[in-house]
Amino acid sequence: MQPEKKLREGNPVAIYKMMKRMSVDVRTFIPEVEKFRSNPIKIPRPAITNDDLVGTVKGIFRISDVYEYPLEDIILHGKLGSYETNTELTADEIQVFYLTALYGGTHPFRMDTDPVMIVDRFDYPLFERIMEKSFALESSNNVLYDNAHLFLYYKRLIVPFIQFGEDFNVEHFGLLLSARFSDFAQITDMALKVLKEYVQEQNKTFVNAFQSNDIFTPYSKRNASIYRLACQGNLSVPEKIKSSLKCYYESYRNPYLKIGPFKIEELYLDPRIIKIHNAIADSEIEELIGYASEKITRGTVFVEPGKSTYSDIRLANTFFMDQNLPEYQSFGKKMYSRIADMTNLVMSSDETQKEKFQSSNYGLGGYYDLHSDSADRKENSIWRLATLMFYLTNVELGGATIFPSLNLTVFPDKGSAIFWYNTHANTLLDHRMVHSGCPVAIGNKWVVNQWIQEPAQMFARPCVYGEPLTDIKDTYLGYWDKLRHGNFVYFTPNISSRYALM
Ligand SMILES: O=C(O)CCC(=O)C(=O)O
Ligand SMILES: [Fe+2]
Repeated sequence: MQPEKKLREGNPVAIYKMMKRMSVDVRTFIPEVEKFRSNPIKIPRPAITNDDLVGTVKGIFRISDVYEYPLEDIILHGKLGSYETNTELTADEIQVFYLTALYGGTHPFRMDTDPVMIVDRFDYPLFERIMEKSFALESSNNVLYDNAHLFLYYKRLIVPFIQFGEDFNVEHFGLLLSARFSDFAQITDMALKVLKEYVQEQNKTFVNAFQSNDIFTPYSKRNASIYRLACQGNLSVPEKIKSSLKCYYESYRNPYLKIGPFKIEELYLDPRIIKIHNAIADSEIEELIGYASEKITRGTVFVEPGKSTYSDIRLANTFFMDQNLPEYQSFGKKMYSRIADMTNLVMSSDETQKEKFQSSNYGLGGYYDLHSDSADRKENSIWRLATLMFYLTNVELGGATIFPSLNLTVFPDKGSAIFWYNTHANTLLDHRMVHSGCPVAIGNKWVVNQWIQEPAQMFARPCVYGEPLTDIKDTYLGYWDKLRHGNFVYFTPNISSRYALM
């Protein structure tokens, strides 16, 4: 048996507790305080929004789903697999968790939704056990059940059932509660009546989970079990490939690198993916995170040329570092020349051919769903020939980068970088390189991406010409052994010939 590990930072249960305190509790508390103030100025509300709270709760659902840690273990016992967080939720926190999930678009009772939708794990018997625990905690805290308190309790627990017109549940949980607190049978009855009126009057609309299926995208939906296995590190590269992978020193005939060659570890051969050890120093990491932390904002995904959007497929904060700005110039220059050495590719000075350094930071449940870094051949589209990605942190639990079509899982290793090509040698998108940053379960993850554009590589990496690879988009899983080779003719690309294959 694995020894139980203690959590140091990035504990999702503790984060949820803090989020709840900073949103629900503080907002309830401020108006109470304001009543007693003589001056009429409003106390500023905290910056934590309902969205933050919903995001935290959804993040915990996502962790539970992807790593297959029972939600009950997480929220009732503070356990994530073999990790013991020692941070149980209180009765009040459990209730708010459940309601946030529900109102945030995650219906905790439905068993008949899409089987992949994670809410099916939050089921009836679980809810009953959560209530039991919730009550046990309340009683052991010697909370006095006055009428107002009981009313609050009922309001929180039963409103959703009334709202969804689930009379059976209203009766069922009403009975359960009054059996436990028989003294309060009368008040229970009264509270229920008042509540029904309250709900009807308010005529509120809550998010319906059936229309809010935004936790998983079609990509990972289709391959949910593979996605989970890959994120858990339970897929492995075929033995045949693994046995021919090597580690070596690389200096690319560069005299400077003879003194300090790169330490390369092969992760995959065809397509080639390498890991470069000691790619960035701790002091540089600190500097980079320092720059990014000041400016970081929610990351977007590419929709079409010139258009990006927020999406639940990418839950991370990002920062593009413009090395033309004086404050980043010296750092940018140093990194650019190292990246050129590492990849043997040209880091163009042409504005239209170079990309800014992109830092991404993932918190609780943060992830980036399956995607390609480049796009299919389209005019004005992005031409990200290759990706170099630095890991700036280790992650306590979760947060791997996965390439499910290659059975490859790469766990973050602070200071290292991984490198791969996004396109075939003929410049068509290589669908085998679809990858994802798995949800962070415990900890905080930072990566930096440098995408390297194709047009600048005319002499560094002449492309090879061949038949377009057809119809591989939707069958990328296990595709690597079906790839067609052959008929390749070398040519030096220019812009017009690039469209010859369309
Ligand atoms: O965070 C990761 O592991 C992957 C990030 C990524 O794929 C991206 O930013 O394009
Ligand atoms: Fe990516």
